[in-house]
Amino acid sequence: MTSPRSQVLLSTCFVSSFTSKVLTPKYLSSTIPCPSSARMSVPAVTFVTGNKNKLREVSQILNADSSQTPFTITSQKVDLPELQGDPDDIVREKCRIAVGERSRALTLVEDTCLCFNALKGLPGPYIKWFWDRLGHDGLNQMLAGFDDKSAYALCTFAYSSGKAGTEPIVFSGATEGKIVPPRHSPNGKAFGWDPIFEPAGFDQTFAEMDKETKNSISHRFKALAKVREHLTKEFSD
Ligand SMILES: O=c1nc[nH]c2c1ncn2[C@H]1C[C@H](O)[C@@H](COP(=O)(O)OP(=O)(O)OP(=O)(O)O)O1
Ligand SMILES: [Mg+2]
Repeated sequence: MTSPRSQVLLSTCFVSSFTSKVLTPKYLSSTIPCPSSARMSVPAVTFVTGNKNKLREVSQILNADSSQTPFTITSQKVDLPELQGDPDDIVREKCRIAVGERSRALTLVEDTCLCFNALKGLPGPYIKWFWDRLGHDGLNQMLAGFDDKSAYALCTFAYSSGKAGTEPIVFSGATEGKIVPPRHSPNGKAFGWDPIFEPAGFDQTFAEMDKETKNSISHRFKALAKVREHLTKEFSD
């Protein structure tokens, strides 16, 4: 039986980043079952995001290995700004803001970059706007004048215990690959720029591979492994 102290209860906070209005907190459905003993005995770490696909992947990654710590996922709508600068600074500031919104609760946030080597790392943290405005074809065209189509996906989490005077702790994971003309599996809607990112060593884009494969090699998976290790230690001490 798993010791309650080694269990971490993770809830997620659903943030609308598409409006400037702060939305009324609203808990959505709990998607991952968790033993009731764990619910009562462990602190809740709230993952704050406005992106349903991130939320789904985080949930799938954390629950993929049943021998690992059990997690419960719930969601809540709040609002957070899009920030600019260095990825670590962005995610730290995002975390400080989220902690403020959450009345100093245990808080986890994430920021994702897509970095083109030919463009010295850009669009990087600005990929959201580039993808939104230019789409998959426009992102490909940005590299039309370069032989180097290599890129990397970077995921950076920041975690805060919410205690006054503490700084968020940052965990990063990157997956190398290249930018290709869009290809996705016929089933369902692809997540963001997945159709144009082909990870190194694979002949499929993120959007063509099954979710288990993406979730075992992705930038998010690598960063989340570090988050999980940290939280497991923090709550078992
Ligand atoms: O694995 C991914 N595969 C494909 N696309 C992805 C992935 N992960 C994030 N994305 C997209 C979402 C957003 O267009 C941009 C990151 O922006 P980013 O600010 O981190 O995300 P967001 O604003 O959607 O959610 P959040 O509220 O957590 O900030 O890249
Ligand atoms: Mg964002």
